[in-house]
Amino acid sequence: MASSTPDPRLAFRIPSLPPSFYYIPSFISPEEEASLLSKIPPNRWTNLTHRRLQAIPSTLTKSNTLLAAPLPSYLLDPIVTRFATLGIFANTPHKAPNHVLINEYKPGEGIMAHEDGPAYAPVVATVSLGGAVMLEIGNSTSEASTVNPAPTDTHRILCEPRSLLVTLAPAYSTTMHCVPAVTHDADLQRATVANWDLVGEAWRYSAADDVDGSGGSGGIIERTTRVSLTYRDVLKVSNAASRVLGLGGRR
Ligand SMILES: O=C(O)CCC(=O)C(=O)O
Ligand SMILES: [Fe+2]
Repeated sequence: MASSTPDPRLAFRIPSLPPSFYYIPSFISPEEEASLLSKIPPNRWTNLTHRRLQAIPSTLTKSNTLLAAPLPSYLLDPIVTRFATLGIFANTPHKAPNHVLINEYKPGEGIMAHEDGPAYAPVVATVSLGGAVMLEIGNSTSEASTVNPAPTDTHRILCEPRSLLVTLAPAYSTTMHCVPAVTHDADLQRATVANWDLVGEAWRYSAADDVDGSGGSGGIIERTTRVSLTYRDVLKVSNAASRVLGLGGRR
């Protein structure tokens, strides 16, 4: 089974993390980013305490079932087309994402530590738009990390605008993740950012003496509004809605 052709995704693996996290900077262009942001419907947000969100095509049912409906074209091209080229969802049941969660975080907002759970195949692909944030990950099964996170169990991933972060099994089910609800992320440097060597524009965030004295923000992200697109493959899909509409659901 061994192949002499290296998996191209390995070039993007975050080496200091447990398998399997991949970070790809500049996954989309600034023009594609602006176009995506302009197409997110302004009237479909659900407001939560520390962020707002849209579930596309819809929220899952209580039994974690997705009512079959296509993703809108603005969420398919170019992103899902590129996922296919990279084979990101090649091994999931539907071979493609069928669900996108759009989260918007203003400065001071975030998402509490959580696992993505059993509704989805263990592949998460998140495209960041707008501002940068630090995503924190920690072990999910250890009581120490869920109840009282130990700093040694926590890693930070810098998510730049236009980047893609992919989480695959086994990390999917062994780690929790959160975006801290802060106005600034601090202390960005190679030693504290797991994907530092994969970051496209690390100089933006460096302490000045880390980048030959020019351009760095002093190791700080000053948060601006960030929108993330989280693509997943929901395992259970019901075609009941299309049957009701006489559109010939197949099962
Ligand atoms: O905004 C992010 O990068 C994380 C979103 C997330 O964890 C989720 O939608 O489950
Ligand atoms: Fe999540």
